[in-house]
Amino acid sequence: MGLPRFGRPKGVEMQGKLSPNLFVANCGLAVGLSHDTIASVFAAFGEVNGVFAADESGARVIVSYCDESSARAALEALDGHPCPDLGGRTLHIRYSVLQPTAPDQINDSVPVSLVASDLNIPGLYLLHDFVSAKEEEELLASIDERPWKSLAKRRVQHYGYEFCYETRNVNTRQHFGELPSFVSPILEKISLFPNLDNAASIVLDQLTVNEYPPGVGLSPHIDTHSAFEGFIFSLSLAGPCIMEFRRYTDGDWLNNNKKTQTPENGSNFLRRAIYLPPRSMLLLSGEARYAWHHYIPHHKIDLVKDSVIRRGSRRVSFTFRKVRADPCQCDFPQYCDSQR
Ligand SMILES: O=C(O)CCC(=O)C(=O)O
Ligand SMILES: [Fe+2]
Repeated sequence: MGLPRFGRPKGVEMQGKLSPNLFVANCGLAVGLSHDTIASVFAAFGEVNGVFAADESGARVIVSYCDESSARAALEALDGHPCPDLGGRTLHIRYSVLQPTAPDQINDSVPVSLVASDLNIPGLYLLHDFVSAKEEEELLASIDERPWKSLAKRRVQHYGYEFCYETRNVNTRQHFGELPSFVSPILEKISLFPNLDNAASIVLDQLTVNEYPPGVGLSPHIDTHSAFEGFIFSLSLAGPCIMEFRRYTDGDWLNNNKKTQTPENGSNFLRRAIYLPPRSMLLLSGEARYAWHHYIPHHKIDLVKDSVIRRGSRRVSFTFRKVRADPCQCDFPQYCDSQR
């Protein structure tokens, strides 16, 4: 979603200055208020040019008036008071400043597809409704009665082998045993996965369960080639998200996992994005697995085909992989740590 070029006012910066633009906190799509509703309330004080998301929180907006006197009247009337027409929410309003466009705000959105074939990334597949609502409930209940490990922003569970986030690899000498029986029906369905001639022969032996709170995503990365084989299956449960794919033109395995979350390099990568609804199964194989970074933007809301989709109270993913025994011999040496 493109952000407007209005900033949050900083202290003295705005002292004594008026502006036709207001920065309004505690207001926006993530708290159930559409931009049309907000515009209609603020229109009581003058002609509104537009209402924009102030940032990716979904809870802060910029209300832009045609003139400064309208902004002043709205600020004086609405700041710090519960607003009955906006669900009784207390708004926190400041003047906003227009900022020069930062290079990383240019083209910060990418259209989100609903089907994998639209992305044109070889080896990428998405199956909707891979599990039923009942199976989803049972899987969530099973992991909720097992211990979580807390990372900085999300929680994880590892089965089969521990995944080490420092090295982005697995310790193959430390095997925890078989994958738990509650995922057996999923492994059974994976063995019947369409588009894969040899799906039945893939023995997946590592499972990472990720639990993301709303607004938490995952930095762009390629799963380490030397750690895992060529098929990565990821089941989405509980809440939706979007996943962005980036093919960097300066592929370099050393830097594969050091890409920043904003496209500050602008034009040096291709971008595609797909919507992952709950109960869908994503398969990364071939080029999609070996050459494209995958990334979950840190958004509370996503824009999917002109609809605003709010991330649920949590998203849980089950990522199934096979730990690699021999060096990777993929066709993408520029992204491959085994071939350097
Ligand atoms: O949450 C997901 O769907 C993806 C997880 C992932 O990419 C990973 O664990 O490497
Ligand atoms: Fe990954």
